[in-house]
Amino acid sequence: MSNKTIAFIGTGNMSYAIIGGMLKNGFSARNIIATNRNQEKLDKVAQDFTVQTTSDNIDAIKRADVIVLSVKPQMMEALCETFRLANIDLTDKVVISVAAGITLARLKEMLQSDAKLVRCMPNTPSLVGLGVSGLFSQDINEQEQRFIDQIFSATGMTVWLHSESQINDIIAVTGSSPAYFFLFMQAIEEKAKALGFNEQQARQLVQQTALGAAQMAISQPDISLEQLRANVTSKGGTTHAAIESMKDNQLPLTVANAMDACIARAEEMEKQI
Ligand SMILES: NC(=O)C1=CN([C@@H]2O[C@H](COP(=O)(O)OP(=O)(O)OC[C@H]3O[C@@H](n4cnc5c(N)ncnc54)[C@H](O)[C@@H]3O)[C@@H](O)[C@H]2O)C=CC1
Ligand SMILES: O=C(O)[C@@H]1CCC=N1
Repeated sequence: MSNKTIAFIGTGNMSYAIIGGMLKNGFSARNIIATNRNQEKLDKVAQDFTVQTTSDNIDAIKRADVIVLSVKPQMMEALCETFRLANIDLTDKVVISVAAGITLARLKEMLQSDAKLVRCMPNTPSLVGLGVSGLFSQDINEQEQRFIDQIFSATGMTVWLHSESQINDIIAVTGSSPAYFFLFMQAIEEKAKALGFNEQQARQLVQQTALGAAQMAISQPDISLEQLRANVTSKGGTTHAAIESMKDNQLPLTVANAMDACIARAEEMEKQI
């Protein structure tokens, strides 16, 4: 793995997950700097990983070859202003933003610099090496692309997108979607508890079934999801009754509408931030 230094600026949920994935998959803690202005959060990162930690963003950036900006979108402008005030030269650095709703053009404006910019849309399963990261850039060369791909491949699957607008689409498909799955699992868990399973059983039953279903889909790529579902569904049986109830309640449409809402919000944020 290269000796380049990677600085995560604003190490919250998302960067924590990326760092966790990187460390499990060949990156050296020595080459990673994590910052947070919140000391408690920084202490947790230092406790869980052996990466360098600091609350000094400017120092971290000066020492880094690759910078991952992972503050909330609404905080990005204020963060970039501190770089401008410190007169940081970003010319030879690659700056990756994982923020939803901030275009590369807007980020360039915020940074007022010729840094090479990349947009990345990761997801939190990166923590366990099962993430998906959508990536887009028009600034980087092949070698830089290979290195960035190595970073995010260490956390799971990477997909290089051919247009920036696809970042908003992939937010709906993979960036936000772990939350859809958690909501679905939570609904099953709640009902299992209502049926009398204790808390631990309910949690274990739902997570084992979700894992089993995902693993079946992965291990049988030639079988469509529809067929996998049909294989559980006996004619006139129990699953049929459950699936028909979900269809009557417009579950597929509900999901499609939710994904449209996700994309619309990303587009709205692009106008607001
Ligand atoms: N959480 C997720 O599943 C995903 C999040 N993202 C993007 O990742 C970014 C971060 O999201 P989360 O990690 O969920 O948020 P978070 O709130 O958990 O993490 C952001 C961290 O930045 C710190 N921070 C804020 N301003 C700072 C500053 N000036 N200097 C140093 N640290 C500062 C905060 O204390 C906080 O801990 C967002 O832009 C979001 O759009 C992208 C994909 C998935
Ligand atoms: O909810 C959000 O805005 C971020 C982006 C994708 C996942 N979390």
